Amino acid sequence: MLERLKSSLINSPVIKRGEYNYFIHPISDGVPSIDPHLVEEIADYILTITDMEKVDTIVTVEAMGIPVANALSLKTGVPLTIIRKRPYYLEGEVELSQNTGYSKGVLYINGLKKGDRIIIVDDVISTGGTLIALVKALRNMGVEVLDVISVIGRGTGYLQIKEHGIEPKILVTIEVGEKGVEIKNVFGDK
Ligand SMILES: O=P(O)(O)OC[C@H]1O[C@H](OP(=O)(O)OP(=O)(O)O)[C@H](O)[C@@H]1O
Ligand SMILES: Nc1nc2[nH]cnc2c(=O)[nH]1
Repeated sequence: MLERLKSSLINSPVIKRGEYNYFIHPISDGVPSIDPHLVEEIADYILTITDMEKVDTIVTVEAMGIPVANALSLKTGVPLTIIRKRPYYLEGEVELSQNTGYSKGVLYINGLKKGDRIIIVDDVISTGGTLIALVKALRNMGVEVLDVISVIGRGTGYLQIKEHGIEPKILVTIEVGEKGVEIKNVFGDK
């Protein structure tokens, strides 16, 4: 299960971004290139653990949630909305702050409204900062978040996300050290 994802993660290089050990992987960085079979393996697996029947929109965050979220959209016919890092000044646009372990920024929500039922799909959850802020903003808008899925979870920092009533589905959980990536858990394994 998720064999391509696991083996590619184990082979990921790690660089320093300040004090942060940042792993580099096709799904989370787009480099050196994204194997479509890897994306398909991930999308097919997500479809086995997610009820898409009630989902109006798949929501992802620019940039690297897009490949997997787009594959899900193509496979299901459910539209995709991308939370962007720049404003469009459209009516109803909602702005939120993004804080990750190595960056700060602003995200902009467009295309969603009260009553929409959505799932969030992202590539990595690390501190949980991005997803906590996003889920709060969506709930304030009256958007119903049915599921939160991240392909990769790193460390344990994101576990505080549960205090916000969010139970993310993390496909593969890893630890990232200076020397490399270690797999800690795979969704569905005991
Ligand atoms: O749990 P957190 O600490 O918030 O980190 C997770 C976020 O970090 C990455 O985004 P990033 O802003 O690096 O953008 P990218 O997708 O453009 O690489 C990733 O796509 C998540 O959105
Ligand atoms: N590629 C990549 N994306 C991240 N998003 C949050 N942490 C990381 C990381 O270590 N590597």
